Amino acid sequence: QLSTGFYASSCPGMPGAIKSAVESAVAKEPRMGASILRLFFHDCFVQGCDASLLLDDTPSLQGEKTAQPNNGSVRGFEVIDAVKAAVENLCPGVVSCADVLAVAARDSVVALGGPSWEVKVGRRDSTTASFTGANNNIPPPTSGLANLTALFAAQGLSQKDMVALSGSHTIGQARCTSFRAHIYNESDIDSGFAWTRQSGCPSTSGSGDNNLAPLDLQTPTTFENNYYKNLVAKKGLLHSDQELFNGGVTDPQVQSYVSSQSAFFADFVSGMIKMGDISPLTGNNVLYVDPNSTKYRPTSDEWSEARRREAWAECFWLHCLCSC
Ligand code: HEM
Ligand SMILES: [Ca+2]
Repeated sequence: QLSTGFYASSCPGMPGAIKSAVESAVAKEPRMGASILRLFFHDCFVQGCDASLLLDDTPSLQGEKTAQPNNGSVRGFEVIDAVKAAVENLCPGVVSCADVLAVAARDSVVALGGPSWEVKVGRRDSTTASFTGANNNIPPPTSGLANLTALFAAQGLSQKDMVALSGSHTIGQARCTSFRAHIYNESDIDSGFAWTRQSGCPSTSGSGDNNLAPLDLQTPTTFENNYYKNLVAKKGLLHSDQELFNGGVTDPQVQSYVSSQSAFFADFVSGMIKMGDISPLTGNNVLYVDPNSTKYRPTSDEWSEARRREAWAECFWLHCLCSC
């Protein structure tokens, strides 16, 4: 039901507005491109790509922001709000936050030198979130290959998609707490590289936990195939990264991306499109907007439904953009 032309008549300026807002955010801080891409991943793996990640905790709703994989780690919500504001300026009440995030993720990849693709849109925004889903569905950096593969399979994504999408770690940063055990206690790592990373990440848990290191030691603000070159050199920062090249069945796929960036880009794009298709809310599944109208007008029935959902709904409908 998602399609590339969903807003072609209701908001033809949407792609341009998102692109320029993302470009200016990434120009200001290149890491933001990585942070936005990750927001999309963490949204899609919990209830599908429905912007559930963007909802704040309220007295009646436990959101996803404080779940283990997100807490103190996901960032960029204010940029998503700024992008949404730019779109609202053009076409009030038309484009969902879930679609804003999907398009912004693509534009982030492009802004850092990666491939482009047509983003399918038409998603509705969720009115619920899942704290336990965020904890259970998003793989931790301690995952082995089997667990990574299983968690992607649970979302309808193949092992091949998992390896290609992990190439996202060619950009962005990780906290010491995410890679400490890998650089101190494990042997599937280049010793010089482990030594280098140890200098910014104290061995004692609780000290320097939030110190950052680049996921790709060479070019963390350029989207290319360097991530796979690092893996072959045993310079994956996370335990889960190195699992993709550690004598297992995914070694040949990693090798193939080292020799062909275009093969990586093609598989990455197809993985992103599949990830964007994870159980989308469409049609009347939730209250959001009539795609045929340029302005959202809740009917009285919709209002009473929204009222039952209490405080967050108040925020959602009346006060905020996406992240609230
Ligand atoms: C394969 C399983 C994956 C695991 C175990 C994993 C784990 C992680 C961890 C632990 C971090 C660092 C977080 C921190 O320390 O604050 C991270 C960062 C990141 N991840 Fe993943 N990830 C996976 C897949 C993906 C996928 C599929 C994408 C995108 C499609 C992605 C995009 C990113 C990006 C861009 C960053 C850097 C974010 C920033 O700098 O703000 N990851 N990931
Ligand atoms: Ca979601």
